[in-house]
Amino acid sequence: MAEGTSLPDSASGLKISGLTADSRNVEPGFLFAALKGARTDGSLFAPGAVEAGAVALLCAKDAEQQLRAAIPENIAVIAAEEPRQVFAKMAARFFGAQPDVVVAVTGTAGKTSVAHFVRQIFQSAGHPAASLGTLGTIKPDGISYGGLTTPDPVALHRELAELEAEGINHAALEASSHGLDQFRLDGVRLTAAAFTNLGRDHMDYHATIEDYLCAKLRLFEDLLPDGGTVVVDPAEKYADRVLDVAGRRGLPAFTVGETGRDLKLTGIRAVGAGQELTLQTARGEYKITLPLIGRFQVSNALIAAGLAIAAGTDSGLVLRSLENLKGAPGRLELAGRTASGGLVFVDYAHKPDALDNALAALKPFATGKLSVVLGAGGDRDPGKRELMGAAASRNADLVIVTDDNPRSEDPAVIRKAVMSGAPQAIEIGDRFDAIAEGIHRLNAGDILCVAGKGHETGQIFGDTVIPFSDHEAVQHAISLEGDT
Ligand SMILES: CC(=O)N[C@H]1[C@@H](OP(=O)(O)OP(=O)(O)OC[C@H]2O[C@@H](n3ccc(=O)[nH]c3=O)[C@H](O)[C@@H]2O)O[C@H](CO)[C@@H](O)[C@@H]1O[C@H](C)C(=O)N[C@@H](C)C(=O)N[C@H](CCC(=O)O)C(=O)O
Ligand SMILES: Nc1ncnc2c1ncn2[C@@H]1O[C@H](COP(=O)(O)OP(=O)(O)OP(=O)(O)O)[C@@H](O)[C@H]1O
Ligand SMILES: N[C@H](CCC[C@H](N)C(=O)O)C(=O)O
Ligand SMILES: [Mg+2]
Repeated sequence: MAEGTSLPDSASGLKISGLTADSRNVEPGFLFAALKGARTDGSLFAPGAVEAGAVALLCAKDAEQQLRAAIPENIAVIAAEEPRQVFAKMAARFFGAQPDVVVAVTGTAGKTSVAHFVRQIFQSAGHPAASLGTLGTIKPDGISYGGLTTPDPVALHRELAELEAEGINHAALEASSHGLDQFRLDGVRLTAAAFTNLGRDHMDYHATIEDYLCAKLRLFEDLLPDGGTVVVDPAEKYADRVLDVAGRRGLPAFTVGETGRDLKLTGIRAVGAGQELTLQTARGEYKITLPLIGRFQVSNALIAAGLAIAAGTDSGLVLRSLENLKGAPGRLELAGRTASGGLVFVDYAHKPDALDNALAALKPFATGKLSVVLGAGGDRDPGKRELMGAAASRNADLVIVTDDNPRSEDPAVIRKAVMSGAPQAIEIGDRFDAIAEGIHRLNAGDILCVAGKGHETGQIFGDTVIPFSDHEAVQHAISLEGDT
């Protein structure tokens, strides 16, 4: 068994027909993991799980006594210091098979893009491949949407086993900080792991930036096995912390970017809607035309190339495949052109840094004005709202503040917080009306960026998801312009 997948002695010899951390999914013969969560404590559901047929329970050491008292004596109880980690390792053992090559990427921004690129690179090198993350699972025959960026361990390990059974021998995973912190990826056998960057995000979940960084560092400290390669751009803030881990553990590092050693970027030149990159490699100099705009897509493409090379794909094939990369849906994606000659892009920027980067990427293409429609999510870090407004007003000539998944919050309160960073902004709560107004104001050479929702297909109010797609809204608003 691979390093990092050992289980407590009490778990050996246990025969179970399935496992779950949700009592509502228990079937006869299952192991139920009674985990303390953010909202409730799984132990409360242990008696119900036993009634539904659970034959074994996993719990935290400090919950063991109370749990044993609440259930019949014949039920096996495994108590662990880190029950979530043990649960993930059990899921890995239970489902068993995984694609031969699995790589993972963490970072505040760029995970989806990198995973999307790595999948395309593997495919074009002839390896059937999948990516798993915010967009769901994407494989050669289609896409299935999962809900979380990093699925829970049971869903993840089931999926990996299914991929292997389908002959998909290469996979790229997005490792979210929640996923790492909650041990969702433990037990995945990784060949290489990458770090993109670290900016402000999820400060509602992580107490400090250091805490957030430490969650990300788990990928390199705990999950990447000995011999696994660390891929990083040393010029990124906090990359030194990732490289420290690699150094301490004696892991090989593959470095990219301007100060990188393995894929050294020595030039970028804008060519149409693409960028010509000059790269120095162990095999000499390459000139590659990346068919994507935005400096950050260069970073993402180099990290993706690094992961694929570190995973054993021929570097010549990898670098040539960069010329055919397609951006992930909703990441700086051209969503429409108006009759007046304006361009509309949809981008998933929902964090201050991402807005800065997305707008900076579009600016050179706007011979006229640059405008942006944005909101901020409800039930998410309120501290980022004003900063997002400020990033928008710093970069754009016109800012329209609207709603983006208010969830349980009052949308007007969220908009007000965003407006506090962008006092000159126009406020239009209804997202379609906001997009239509942005489009209406476009003249020749202008660019509108519709930010925050990217690939999403719904607007969340309370517990209700109302179908909404920025792409469709853009197309519809453009068609209405034609009618006037
Ligand atoms: C805050 C958070 O991350 N929560 C995740 C966590 O839930 P939890 O354990 O805290 O749940 P809880 O509701 O307190 O319940 C505790 C336990 O009781 C169990 N329970 C509960 C009710 C019941 O009737 N029976 C029962 O057994 C639950 O299954 C759970 O095991 O573990 C669950 C299983 O892995 C996750 O589904 C859940 O994600 C929630 C839904 C979520 O919204 N997560 C988001 C914030 C998230 O993880 N996002 C990241 C990052 C995205 C990004 O990078 O931007 C992602 O990877 O998607
Ligand atoms: N390397 C990067 N550096 C800075 N910003 C980036 C980078 N890559 C992408 N972005 C910005 O972040 C947005 C989200 O990108 P992407 O979906 O690839 O990241 P992610 O890490 O998967 O995000 P999430 O955690 O929300 O799923 C993009 O639409 C773009 O605005
Ligand atoms: N994974 C991110 C996505 C945010 C997307 C944005 N549209 C929002 O709802 O805030 C989150 O759940 O925080
Ligand atoms: Mg993502």
